[in-house]
Amino acid sequence: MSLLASVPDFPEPGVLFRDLTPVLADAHGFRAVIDELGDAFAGRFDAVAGVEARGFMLASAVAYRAGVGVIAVRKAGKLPGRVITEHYSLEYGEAALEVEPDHIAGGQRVLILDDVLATGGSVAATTTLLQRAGCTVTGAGVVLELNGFGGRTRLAELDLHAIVTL
Ligand SMILES: O=P(O)(O)OC[C@H]1O[C@H](OP(=O)(O)OP(=O)(O)O)[C@H](O)[C@@H]1O
Ligand SMILES: Nc1ncnc2[nH]cnc12
Repeated sequence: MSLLASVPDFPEPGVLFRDLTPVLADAHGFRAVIDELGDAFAGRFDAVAGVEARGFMLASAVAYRAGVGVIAVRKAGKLPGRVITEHYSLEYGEAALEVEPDHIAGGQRVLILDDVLATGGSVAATTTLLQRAGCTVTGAGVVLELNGFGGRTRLAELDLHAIVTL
């Protein structure tokens, strides 16, 4: 994890922001995380959902590798069609995520991917959105799990795979 960037006081004072951008920008690092996340859930998903923003990169690559489609779970206000919304809180504030259920095939087994897990709010909101859209959530994969924010406990019902825990 020497490629992990840690940025103090971002996005607000007191937060040590863990930025995985250098991992994704490194050819070997990117391949390694995509392979591990894909292998951890191999054969158990029909689509991959990525949480905006870095989750998009992970979901796209894992979906392409597995030969399945990708679902973009977007921050509120970005999608043009009929949306469903889940509000949640995270380490540094409140947010909302949305999907367009009319563009998601019900009955799919969906793998959720994101870069970082902290409180689990983003993954929990995504799980609820996908279930509301008629999907079954296979589990969630993250590159980095931050201990101490209760995410794993909150997501106890979910098959959760973290490549690195800090
Ligand atoms: O487990 P949680 O407490 O929900 O935190 C994890 C989320 O926080 C970060 O996203 P952020 O909302 O900062 O957006 P970004 O990806 O656009 O930086 C990170 O990328 C995860 O999506
Ligand atoms: N410290 C942190 N670094 C990166 N993403 C986060 N999401 C919530 N807390 C975070």
